[in-house]
Amino acid sequence: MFDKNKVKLGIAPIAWTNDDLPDLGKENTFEQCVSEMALAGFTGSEIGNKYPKDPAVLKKALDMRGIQICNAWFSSFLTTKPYEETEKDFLEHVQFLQAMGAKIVGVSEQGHSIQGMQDTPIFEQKYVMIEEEWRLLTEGLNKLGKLALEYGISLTFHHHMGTVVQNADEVERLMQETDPQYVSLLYDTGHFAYCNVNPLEMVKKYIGRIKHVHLKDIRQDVVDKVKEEHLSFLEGVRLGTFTVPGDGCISFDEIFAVLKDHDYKGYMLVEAEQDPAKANPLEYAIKARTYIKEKTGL
Ligand SMILES: O=C1C[C@@H](O)[C@H](O)[C@@H](O)C1=O
Ligand SMILES: [Co+2]
Repeated sequence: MFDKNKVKLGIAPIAWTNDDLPDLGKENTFEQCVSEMALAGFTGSEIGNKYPKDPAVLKKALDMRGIQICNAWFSSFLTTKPYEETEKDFLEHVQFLQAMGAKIVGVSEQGHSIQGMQDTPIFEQKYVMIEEEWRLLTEGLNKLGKLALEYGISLTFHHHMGTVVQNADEVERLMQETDPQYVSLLYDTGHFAYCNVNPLEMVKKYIGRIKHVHLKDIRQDVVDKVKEEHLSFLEGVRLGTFTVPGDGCISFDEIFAVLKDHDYKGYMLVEAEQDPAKANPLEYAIKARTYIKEKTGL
């Protein structure tokens, strides 16, 4: 059994209001989103585009519902912009997270990323870094991670489809060339499965570096369609690439077993962006919560 004092469950607002495709869920309010998270039985959340920017206002709304911010996505541009520009934005971001009581920041390198490009085929046009870019990325992450620790926050790196760190070899190199003191892994089951990397192998390999987990499932038939029809990441999201754990093709039993056996501490956060008009967010949140309880006892 997982220890309930060490492992907490969260859910991302992206199922209610999608930051990457703002028309998805534009009718859903912040209040509805956080109330439904609580109603479904989650106690953690990340940040969405409709969340109040003022930490005091946000905290009051979340406290009333028993919800805590556990992480927020940060886009770094270490490979394409001067380090100082990323550092300035990062500092503001970690200060906000500190004010919210979060302990994790999730960084994704967006230099050269195609994840947000509406018409760029996700399986064909991913950028591959040259040596100098690897140096800029890994050195920059070590510096940002050291800085985050001054605010009591651990930097976790989010591997992601369409970014410079997507495939297994890229994650491996990033882990090898960053300092474990300063850089950990944000393990996202869905993004590994999407690029045909076995999420079970990855959790076994990196369990010592994982400090945040995104529980994301994929619909294999949609991923196949994205590949065959040369679609973009966002076109895939609209078609239903992602869903909640237990509703797609990833087998979570052994993944949960590895996390439990290695005494994982931190959040496991359901993150399943899909069209809320087709997949009711509360219904899917309850579905996810029920599945996690059944599989983990949490
Ligand atoms: O962590 C994430 C944040 C989203 O904005 C992103 O596109 C999604 O797929 C993800 O894994
Ligand atoms: Co994720």
